[in-house]
Amino acid sequence: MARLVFDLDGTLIDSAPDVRGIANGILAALEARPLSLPETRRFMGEGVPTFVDRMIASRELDPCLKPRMLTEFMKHYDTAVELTRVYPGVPEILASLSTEGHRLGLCTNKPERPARAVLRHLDLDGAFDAIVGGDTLNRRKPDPAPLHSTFDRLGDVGAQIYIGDSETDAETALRADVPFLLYTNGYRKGGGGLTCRAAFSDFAELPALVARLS
Ligand SMILES: O=C(O)COP(=O)(O)O
Ligand SMILES: [Mg+2]
Repeated sequence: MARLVFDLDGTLIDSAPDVRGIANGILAALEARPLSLPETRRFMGEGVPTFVDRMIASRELDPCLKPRMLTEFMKHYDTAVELTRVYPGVPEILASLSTEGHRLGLCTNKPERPARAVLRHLDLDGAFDAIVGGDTLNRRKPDPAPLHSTFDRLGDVGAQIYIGDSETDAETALRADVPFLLYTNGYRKGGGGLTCRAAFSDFAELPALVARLS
């Protein structure tokens, strides 16, 4: 039995098309060039404030626009769920890991409300015993505090394993001193150069990796 904590965007789901829709609504109102999908995926991983910083830098916008852009972003984030998809095998594997007795948690830099909204939309809201979002604490990944807090909320039992897709996740795990499993079909394709205990490209491989570590 282990405590398994998952990242969300680029690990369990691809929400970039919905995030891109929000961003491009904001950019259109500012008469700025829209984001492509690969650009959107590249900008994601460190939460909304950093995403907006990257929008501003890449489109050479006035940094004073940031508070307005953040407000606008958050206004749409809870309902931007229609284009989001789960990665293949995710619902089945989460259900079977849970049936095996593992405790499942979610530690994402997506703010908690939109994270819960998209999980509800995908019928995955019951899959987790604990959910920590980018604004649940006053610190975000790669700060290890949100990951520690997610494990704490799962109770003080079993080995700890963190599963994610990005350099932010790898660094968070390193700083939290928790074994990291890297999903290589998320937003950092291949995941070259990232420190991890093991990497997997298909969720069907995850139960065996978990069994090895727990
Ligand atoms: O919202 C983001 O920027 C990333 O979220 P994640 O931590 O689930 O990858
Ligand atoms: Mg991610």
